[in-house]
Amino acid sequence: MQSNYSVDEDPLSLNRIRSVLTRLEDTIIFSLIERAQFAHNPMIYQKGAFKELRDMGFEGSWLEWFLKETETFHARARRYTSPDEYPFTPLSDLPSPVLPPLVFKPILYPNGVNVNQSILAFYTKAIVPRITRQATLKLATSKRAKGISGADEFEDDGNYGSAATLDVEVLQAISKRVHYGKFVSESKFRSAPWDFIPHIQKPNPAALDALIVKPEVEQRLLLRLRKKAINYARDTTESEPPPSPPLPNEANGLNGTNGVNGLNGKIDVDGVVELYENYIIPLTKEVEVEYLMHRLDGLSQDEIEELAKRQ
Ligand SMILES: C=C(O[C@@H]1C=C(C(=O)O)C=C[C@H]1O)C(=O)O
Repeated sequence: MQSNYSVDEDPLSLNRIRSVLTRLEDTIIFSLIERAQFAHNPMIYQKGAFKELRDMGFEGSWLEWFLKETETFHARARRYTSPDEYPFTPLSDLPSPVLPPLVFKPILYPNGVNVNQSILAFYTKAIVPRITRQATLKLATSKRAKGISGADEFEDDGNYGSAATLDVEVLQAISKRVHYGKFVSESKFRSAPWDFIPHIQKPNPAALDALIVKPEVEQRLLLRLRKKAINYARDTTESEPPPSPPLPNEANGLNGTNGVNGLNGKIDVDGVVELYENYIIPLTKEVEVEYLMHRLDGLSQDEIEELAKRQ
């Protein structure tokens, strides 16, 4: 995934940052559509489930192994040296790049905010079962037709490599999107440091959250996301135009469906909207607040007062 860090325009323009977040919606939706073609395959998320990995001395899950192997190669190719991409594998377990490091103009305040373990948890436990439900049920039906019954019917189509490859793509896109919250926070902080400084000096996360939250931006995003999911997942051969998404004041609101269980061709539209509403947006805001909580770390009182005076 191309870093957006080396940009010519102002990297802290809120409009530019929001356009990156908007573009990442497309990446995330298309990656979820691809993953949804395969069954749940729960075995690939269970630590120690593969003897072959244990025999190699790896005790994690198939997916964690995939992440480690993928990120090891990407680290050698000089990924994870810009402050807008964070590996799921601890940096200490990754090799140095084969190329000399790129020099980036420091934009974010030095910080250690990383929520990738939360992203991995909610993705594997809540998102994958939901978005693969159609493929999983279709698989069970076809297995029963071949006389397979009981536990062997369900959830596993054996496509462990394809499923994990697509999981890595989704996880990297969600991680980038959520951690972009740091750029949002730096942009908002620089535009009005005097609003934030008192709630950092006397830690008040709730007050910082109230300063960064923009409900109208979130509502617009969720409506746009629903339209995208409906349209991106449509089979272009369909003759009927896609149903328009429900407006916020309509009975079924943002969680309305556009067909049975909010399914639309290749993706669970409601599942995509709820991924953002219940996980991605809340976690992005947590990153924004956590980044701000440490924005003054290491600064003297004089430096802080100088910051507060900035117009
Ligand atoms: C990202 C921003 O900050 C917050 C988080 C948002 C999100 O995760 O989509 C949207 C609006 C704000 O509540 C922003 O202001 O654009």
